[in-house]
Amino acid sequence: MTAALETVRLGVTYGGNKALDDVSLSISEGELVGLIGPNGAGKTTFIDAITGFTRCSGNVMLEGTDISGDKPHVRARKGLNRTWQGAELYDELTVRENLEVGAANSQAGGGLRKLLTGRGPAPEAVDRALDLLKLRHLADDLPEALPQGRRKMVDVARAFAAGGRVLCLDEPAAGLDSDESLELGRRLRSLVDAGTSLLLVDHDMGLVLSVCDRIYVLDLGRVIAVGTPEEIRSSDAVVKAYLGEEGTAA
Ligand SMILES: Nc1ncnc2c1ncn2[C@@H]1O[C@H](COP(=O)(O)OP(=O)(O)OP(=O)(O)O)[C@@H](O)[C@H]1O
Repeated sequence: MTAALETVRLGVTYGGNKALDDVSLSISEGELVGLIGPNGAGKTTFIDAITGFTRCSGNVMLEGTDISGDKPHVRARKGLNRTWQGAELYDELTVRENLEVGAANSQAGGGLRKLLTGRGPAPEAVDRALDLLKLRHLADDLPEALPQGRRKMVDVARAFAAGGRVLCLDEPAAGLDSDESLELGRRLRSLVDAGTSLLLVDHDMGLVLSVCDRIYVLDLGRVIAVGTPEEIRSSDAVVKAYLGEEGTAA
């Protein structure tokens, strides 16, 4: 079966430093894949590379099509979307309007269409995102009035509303308490059940180990382990990579 997303020997070099070295990773349709590793392992660089925000060697395949040469907005329109570490919401806009911006940005001529017709993106995409992330009752609120857990949910919903096939989330659980993180995990699972394939980068090991189908572990730009959460938990290479930095694997 064709993978939803596949990278073939991806490499990124920053001024002589190999931030990614021959990283081959695949995400099946409807799979939730985690990408973890110590600080500086290359996780954000990987998302930057596949979404076109940093130059890389190797290939990026989206549902069997090579998108390696495409600009970021073209990749987004083809169905590969992302969130950003520490991303800000538009605090002057309501939750619904934040999602409408996400949905419009993914459509060719989305902004122009709104300008010419006064109509935004298809409301179904926005409504679906509001429902799956359980934000419908907050649609008319301003994000600044929301607790951090809800703000993160709005950020994920904004990327989901873009309607992509593959969504990459860069540390969506940062700043969340354990209850908020658990709730986020449940919502991510409902996005996958709705047909989206997810790549989850996060330092919250509890979240990653409990919600992911498979996990890749990066260290110093290289994949050092791949497997189910159980396999990753008991991997000596993973424990060693984390011990070297933090003194604990979870
Ligand atoms: N724009 C850049 N220019 C130069 N070096 C960079 C750049 N971005 C990242 N790096 C370097 O690439 C390596 C990988 O960084 P990256 O941010 O991808 O790691 P990470 O696993 O996401 O880390 P963290 O968990 O701390 O966010 C690091 O050595 C980092 O210093």
